[in-house]
Amino acid sequence: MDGVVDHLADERNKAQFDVEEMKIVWAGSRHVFELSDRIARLVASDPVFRKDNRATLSRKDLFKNTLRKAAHAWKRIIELRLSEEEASKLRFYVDEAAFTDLHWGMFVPAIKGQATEEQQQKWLPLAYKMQIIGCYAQTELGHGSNVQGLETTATFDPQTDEFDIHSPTLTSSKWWPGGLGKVSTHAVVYARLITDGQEHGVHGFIVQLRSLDDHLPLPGITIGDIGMKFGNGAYNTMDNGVTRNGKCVRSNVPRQLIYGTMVFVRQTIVSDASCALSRAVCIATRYSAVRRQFGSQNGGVETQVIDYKTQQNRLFPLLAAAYAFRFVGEWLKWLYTDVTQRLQANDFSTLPEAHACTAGLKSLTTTFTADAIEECRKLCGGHGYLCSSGLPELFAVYVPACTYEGDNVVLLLQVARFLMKTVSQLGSEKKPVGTTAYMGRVEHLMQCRCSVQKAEDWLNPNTILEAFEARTARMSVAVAQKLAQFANPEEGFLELSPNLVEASVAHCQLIVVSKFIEKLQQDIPGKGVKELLGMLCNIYALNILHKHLGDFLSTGSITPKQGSLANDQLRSLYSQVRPNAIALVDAFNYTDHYLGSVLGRYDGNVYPKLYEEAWKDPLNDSVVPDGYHEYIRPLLKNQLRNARL
Ligand SMILES: CCCCCCCCCCCCCCCCCCCCCC(=O)SCCNC(=O)CCNC(=O)[C@H](O)C(C)(C)COP(=O)(O)OP(=O)(O)OC[C@H]1O[C@@H](n2cnc3c(N)ncnc32)[C@H](O)[C@@H]1OP(=O)(O)O
Ligand SMILES: Cc1cc2nc3c(=O)[nH]c(=O)nc-3n(C[C@H](O)[C@H](O)[C@H](O)COP(=O)(O)OP(=O)(O)OC[C@H]3O[C@@H](n4cnc5c(N)ncnc54)[C@H](O)[C@@H]3O)c2cc1C
Repeated sequence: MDGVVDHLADERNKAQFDVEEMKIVWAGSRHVFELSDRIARLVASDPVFRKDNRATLSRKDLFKNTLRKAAHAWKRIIELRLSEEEASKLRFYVDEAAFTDLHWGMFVPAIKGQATEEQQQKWLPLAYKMQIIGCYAQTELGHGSNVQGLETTATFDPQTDEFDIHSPTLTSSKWWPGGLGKVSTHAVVYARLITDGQEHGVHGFIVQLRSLDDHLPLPGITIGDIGMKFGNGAYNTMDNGVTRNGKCVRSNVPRQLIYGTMVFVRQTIVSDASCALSRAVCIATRYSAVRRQFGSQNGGVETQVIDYKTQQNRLFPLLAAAYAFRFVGEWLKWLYTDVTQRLQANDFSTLPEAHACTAGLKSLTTTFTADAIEECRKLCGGHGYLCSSGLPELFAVYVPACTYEGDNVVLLLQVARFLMKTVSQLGSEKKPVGTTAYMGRVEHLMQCRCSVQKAEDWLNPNTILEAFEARTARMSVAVAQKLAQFANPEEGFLELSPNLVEASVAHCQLIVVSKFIEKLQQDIPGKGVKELLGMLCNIYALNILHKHLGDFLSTGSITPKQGSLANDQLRSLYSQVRPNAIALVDAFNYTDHYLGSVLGRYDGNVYPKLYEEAWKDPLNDSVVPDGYHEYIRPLLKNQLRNARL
């Protein structure tokens, strides 16, 4: 910031906590903080990684530019001998969806998690050196959510010792796989295995798609891109593919591991949610401190919009959620590592919980984040609608996270099955553990009364936790009782699916709240850091309580008076967070390059830069626009009647 005026300096001086220590908490450790900081600067200073022109490039130019960036990223990774951790940070700060995400994020994990030792030895060295490029081809034109409904077949031919991969219908074309359209040379293709005329369910097969010499599709394979997607730039940097037919290499997968790749990716998507959310919140918070409207007295300055209680009521719960998702993401990573180690030792006991947690939290965090990015756009008023705010593109890139890797409602229904199973086993030998341990106290939770009498009582973490546990337990038991009235349970499940989804959401919110509270029980150094995190935890929980008051009241978990006291407490928490707001978003340590937003600039110098950005638009290349002579001048001169348009 040498020689640059910091328009947010006053805001930064107000902070009541140690921002540098908060940066470490946000990053997860000092090591990760230093590594991220170094890689973020490396990316920001490299002109190849420029991204401010994405919205104005044609699809072809955009795509070619992405290929250039991916190749350059790989070159830098080799030249600088970056570790896996550093390389993945580099990908993060380059901030552009590309085929490499699917290669590293799904193709390699699918082989690691599902292929035999022999197959791994053959394919992994090639994939690690990027001598082959892979994608994950599961979804078809006709089926995405219903994996068991996939139509592509893999028929074993004992004569040739080969599998014949066949898409017999239009609807069995593989449709959506990222990287498939234009780049991938190989794919893990999911197909129904057939041997001796017998079907054995859906399995993954490694298929070569394109020649490694001239990139042409191999005989029998038709392949292309599925077309433009939502938003300019945005996810259009990615080639999402369609393909039909093919012969292939082989695979042999243990039944329980088929879904393993999805569990892994859902876990990474939860961590990613806190990144996208914090980025939008950082932009909206800084801009809200810069922007002033109304309230000027005697010719003095107007009110910063961040000082309006409505703005705080919309913004601070999002800020709190960014921190909440960060910590639940950390915990989920631990859970995933733990379940992976167990699976290697043939212990499948914790897989159902890992599946329910990754599915539910993926759904909860992505739905919230997509809505929150749009809310941040509105929090920035008209300027939020400009591409230079960074918010439209962030929304367009982010919003498919609600659909890919499992539609969010379909995933909540998986959580509901797990919850209903847990309720049905209450009272049996099998005690609920982990994230459902609270169900073990169901008798108490069904009749306990919330003890809150004054607003400050809501600051007690045990009070919050019990209210959330009572709400979830009562909702789950109520829907389980309704289910029991159906002669056919599957019919009941379909009929009651809206209630089941609501119970699942309550369960997932409880997990996030309880993991935030657990985080606060750790030793967290730094002046005021723990206090501020405590406030954010309370804001996250009490805001949910306020938004879902219907659940809490209808289950009798709290009284209307207690609901109103929670709201009073929320307002008071907003006032306490207010002076710390800018410092709390500074703790994300985002570079201006990564934020990609004029409104979110670190120095708050918004207006001159907005003005500068506007002049860069290609429309401003000429003063008189193209088309003037054909369409505007004749209009003005009333000559249109005879003109041929
Ligand atoms: C440049 C340099 C770089 C350097 C390096 C840099 C590195 C960079 C790295 C970058 C990284 C970027 C990250 C990637 C980016 C992502 C991008 C987005 C990609 C998006 C990809 C996709 O979009 S890819 C397709 C995903 N498509 C689904 O997601 C389908 C959903 N649909 C289902 O998932 C099933 O269809 C559904 C519904 C469960 C029903 O499954 P079903 O039909 O079998 O029926 P049931 O419900 O009966 O389930 C039967 C029993 O299986 C149990 N179970 C079910 N699932 C289970 C599971 N997962 N784990 C365990 N158990 C599971 C269940 O609990 C039952 O258990 P039980 O019998 O005991 O009750
Ligand atoms: C950007 C993007 C990238 C993708 N990348 C890949 C990839 O790399 N590889 C790959 O294989 N796939 C990929 N996909 C596909 C993705 O995984 C699927 O689109 C996703 O799993 C949802 O499936 P669907 O499209 O069949 O939705 P559908 O299931 O058809 O959903 C339509 C509607 O039906 C509802 N619905 C469906 N089933 C139920 C039910 N049982 N109960 C209640 N409601 C239900 C859903 O909630 C939704 O509202 C990608 C998709 C996108 C958007």
